[in-house]
Amino acid sequence: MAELVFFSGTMDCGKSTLALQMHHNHAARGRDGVLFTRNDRAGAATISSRLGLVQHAAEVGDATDFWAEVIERRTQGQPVDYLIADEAQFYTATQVEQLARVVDELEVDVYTFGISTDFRARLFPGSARLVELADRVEVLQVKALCWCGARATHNARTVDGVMVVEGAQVVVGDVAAASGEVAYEVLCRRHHMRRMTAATARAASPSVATLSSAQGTLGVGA
Ligand SMILES: Nc1ncnc2c1ncn2[C@@H]1O[C@H](COP(=O)(O)OP(=O)(O)O)[C@@H](O)[C@H]1O
Ligand SMILES: Cc1cn([C@H]2C[C@H](O)[C@@H](COP(=O)(O)O)O2)c(=O)[nH]c1=O
Repeated sequence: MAELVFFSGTMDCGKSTLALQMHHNHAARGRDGVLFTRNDRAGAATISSRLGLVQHAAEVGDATDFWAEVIERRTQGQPVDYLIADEAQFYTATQVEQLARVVDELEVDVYTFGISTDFRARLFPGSARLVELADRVEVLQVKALCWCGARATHNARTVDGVMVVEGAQVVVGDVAAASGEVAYEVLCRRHHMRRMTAATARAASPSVATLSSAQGTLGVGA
């Protein structure tokens, strides 16, 4: 039976890498898939992994109708066994419902990948609908780490190096942006709620320059 799976985690935890690996493994066994993405950091119509993999994908826009996308391909004689849907947090709730219908009525496996919550720790509309509708929500095995060493579960946004909690929900960016830009940092919940980034922690306690010194000075979960 086909399934709708939501692979979720913080930024920089390996979602796009896994998306491309899954595509590779399914394609290697003769299955036909279609790749989708929306607002990838590397540019339109691209799925990019920080490990260096880059692959062309169909760019999702507000007008994209996943049901129509699959029907059209099949009508043209192109088999569609599965969809890979990256940056799924940016999809609309209606698009996620289309994906669920593609699974249930067309027997197409749909593997979606995305962050659940934004920089304010609020669900994105696409992620909320995926949590509600997916057959399974899978948390990635590789842990992204907070500066304190605990598992990172939340995404912080910084502007000019300072953590912010107001602004547009969607600002495409990276965890390694240059200073002066909008950037992101993954944190554990405790430090997200305290608005304590690596830079803030270093300023408060200059000896906390590294993860091991953080563990020694403050203790994990300080
Ligand atoms: N130079 C590197 N060497 C080894 N692994 C790396 C390197 N750079 C990034 N990674 C791995 O890639 C992961 C990010 O993968 P990516 O697919 O881009 O994440 P996501 O799509 O979740 O933002 C990191 O968590 C890390 O495990
Ligand atoms: C937290 C947060 C993130 N984004 C953007 C930043 C990146 O472009 C993507 C996440 O990409 P990744 O492959 O998971 O690293 O989402 C945003 O627009 N708003 C946010 O609050």
